[in-house]
Amino acid sequence: MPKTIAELIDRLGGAEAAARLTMVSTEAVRKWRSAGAIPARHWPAVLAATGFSLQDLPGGSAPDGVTARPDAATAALVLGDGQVFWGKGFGAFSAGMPAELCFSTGMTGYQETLTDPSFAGQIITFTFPHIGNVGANGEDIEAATSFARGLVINRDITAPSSWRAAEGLDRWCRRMGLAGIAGVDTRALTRTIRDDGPPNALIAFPQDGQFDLDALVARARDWPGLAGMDLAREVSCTQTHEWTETLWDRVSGFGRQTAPRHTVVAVDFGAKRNIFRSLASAGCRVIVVPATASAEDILRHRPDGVFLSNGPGDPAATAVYAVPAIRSVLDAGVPLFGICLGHQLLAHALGGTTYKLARGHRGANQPVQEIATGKVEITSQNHGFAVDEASLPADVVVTHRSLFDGSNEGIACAAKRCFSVQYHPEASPGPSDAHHLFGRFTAMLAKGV
Ligand SMILES: NC(=O)CC[C@H](N)C(=O)O
Repeated sequence: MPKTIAELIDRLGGAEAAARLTMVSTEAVRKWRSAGAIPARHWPAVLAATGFSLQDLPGGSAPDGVTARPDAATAALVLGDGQVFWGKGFGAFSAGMPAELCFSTGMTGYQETLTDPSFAGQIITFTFPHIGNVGANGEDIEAATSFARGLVINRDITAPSSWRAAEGLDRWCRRMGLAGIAGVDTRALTRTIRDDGPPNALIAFPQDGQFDLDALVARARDWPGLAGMDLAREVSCTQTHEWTETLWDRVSGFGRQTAPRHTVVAVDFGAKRNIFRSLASAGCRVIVVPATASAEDILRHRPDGVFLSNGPGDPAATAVYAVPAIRSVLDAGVPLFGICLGHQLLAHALGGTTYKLARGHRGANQPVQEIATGKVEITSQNHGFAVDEASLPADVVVTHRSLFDGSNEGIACAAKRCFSVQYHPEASPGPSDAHHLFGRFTAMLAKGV
């Protein structure tokens, strides 16, 4: 088999192949041309870009492990640029739902990650190789269902080993309608995502075992991507309701809020349950309203404070309807706290903008520094967009930054009685370093400052 583009050109007949390659000037082909050896998974894309098919190769055979589907493979992770990763399917069968492929570095809490509604429109690659070993239960969930479009893992799922396991991850994924693929080189995949940005991808796990790779590549490639997509509206609750469940503990499980000291209206853009539990445990009566709630819908509950939740998609798209409501809440002088998408929406409401990060932050081990104190917290994160600090007006203070890439992680505006963070103080999964922020919010409500 040829190993380099030069060798390929040679074997395909020199000048003609060289001419075709020269005409293809995509970023990807430039990269392949400068690369020494061509990794096997790039071959279909290289050939497609040059206008040849695998049959044009000498002997008409594919490089090992490329189109030749390994016997044991029952699923394929197909990237929009033509890369194909074969593996073993689990969970729900899928014809292939296009999505953004991202990776999460969390070592524990895969069930909470998979049910975080902020993953809507995304396939999650777990960098930790052993996923599924503690099974699944009915408590470690952040929403009733999963809005993710699949998961990619390295090792086969083993039999669950935990006293809390009610079933295996495979069966739970099937019930959630989640397609999974195991046996993928997740280190190579993660490097691809890290170096080139999050690609379009899909997981094909066909019930009939038939793969039309060309059609799958085209479907992944033609997906428009998350930029400009308002997904909060799709995952939000549709009815206003009260939330009373408090945080879990090992002895008594979840509790109930019975004696609230403050009333908080929480706007649900795709909220994780542990945020509401944290607010309830901090002494709040939590009234949850849909993402599209107007200022009137929010203020008629006479809240002591307003909370803006996390959520999926592009904050700029959700801002179109969320910002007018947030501005009216700020103008009414009601204290406001936002997390993740809520942080990004607050920034928009204050006059700022957001942009898509080249590398998203996903996992439970993200260091964040509080600028005023220099204090560092290890935080749980899941975001692909960020607040553009240069866009913020003068009365907005930057309070936190990422120690990974220096991007914004928190803002506050004293005059408007609001603050927000890009990370997840409710953890779930992750460390509880930042949990004190719920106390900061209720202190604001108590003092009326
Ligand atoms: N967890 C979140 O709220 C994510 C916010 C937004 N969808 C982003 O990707 O940046």
